[in-house]
Amino acid sequence: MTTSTRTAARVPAVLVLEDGRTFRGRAYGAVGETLGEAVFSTGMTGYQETLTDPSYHRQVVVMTAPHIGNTGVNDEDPESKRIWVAGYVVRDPARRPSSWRSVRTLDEELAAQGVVGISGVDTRALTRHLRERGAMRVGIFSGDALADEATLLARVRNAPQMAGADLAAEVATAEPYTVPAVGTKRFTVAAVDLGIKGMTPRRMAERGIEVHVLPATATIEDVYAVDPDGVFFSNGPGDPATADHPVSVMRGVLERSTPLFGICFGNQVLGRALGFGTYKLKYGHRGINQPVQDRTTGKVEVTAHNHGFAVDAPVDAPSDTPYGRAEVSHVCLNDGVVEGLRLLDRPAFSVQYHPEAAAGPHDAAYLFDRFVSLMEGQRA
Ligand SMILES: NC(=O)CC[C@H](N)C(=O)O
Repeated sequence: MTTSTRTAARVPAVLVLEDGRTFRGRAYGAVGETLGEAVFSTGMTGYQETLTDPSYHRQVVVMTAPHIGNTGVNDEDPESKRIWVAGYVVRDPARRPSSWRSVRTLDEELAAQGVVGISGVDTRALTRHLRERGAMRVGIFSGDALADEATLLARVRNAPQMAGADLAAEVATAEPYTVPAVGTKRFTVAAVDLGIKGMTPRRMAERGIEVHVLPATATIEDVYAVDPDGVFFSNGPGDPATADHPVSVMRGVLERSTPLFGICFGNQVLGRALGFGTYKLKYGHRGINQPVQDRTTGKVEVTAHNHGFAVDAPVDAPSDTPYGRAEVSHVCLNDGVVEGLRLLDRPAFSVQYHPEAAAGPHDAAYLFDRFVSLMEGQRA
């Protein structure tokens, strides 16, 4: 929906929320129009990893950190082949980036990829608004896309909602590919790509795992065709209530008791496979500074998050499910939201946050070792 890809720092732009609140600023990145769900991220660093996380597909991301673009853009940090955010909202973009790794400015990169953004916005006021009213649809308009407010508001109110959106297949790989193990190969994992971030197979490969990344449409036969020691379900965009196909594949994996690990969307798919519901959070968790407690060890970890939905499961006692007892293994210390699930009678677990840590703290890297332990246990 972009009308131009030239950078235009002095072009006026307007951000219109579906409840009618508007913010004026200047175009950042591409000039034109974009629509999506307005969400905010509290990450102080790692904007390249945020922009290229496929889970942000159809979301307009508001950065609470005021200075964005300071380290420019490099070719090493993206988590996928393109920017996935639908739009980008910043307060005070760097006029001159500074980093030995930088090869372009962020403004140029957004423009080259046709991503419409806005700068000069009071992102604290906007974030407080979203925190009080909840995530909602939004549009950013500049250049030829500018029109009277009633017209723009109607455009925003016609945009699709995130609740009910089935998006994994839009971002996942069309063809299977393999990420080789680093050093000696110890295990084979089938990774169902629902919007996988590049760092996830790398974290597995570092542990001697050969990762076969499969499209979101992979069947249970496709999964077992790679003769996996373990099966992984990735993060991804959209509403987990629509993920009927991955849920049925996961049930097939649980029936066979193959070691299973899920991240984010993968955690929601496990929740559904066990019979729990999922629901939309008021404004979600996004950023790299979210405190989570591992209830199996009592330890607190600071973690990277990007989720707008959550699993509805009882926290205080294990639940009986068709696959044996399941417990809530992790909770968010800010609001008590379920952040992890673990089966007590089968080798399966998942977390709602991002142990691959891109960008983000490495506190949760032990979860990849837990997955390896499950696979070792199955061989013993
Ligand atoms: N990062 C993810 O996997 C996000 C999962 C889901 N789309 C959510 O917003 O909750």
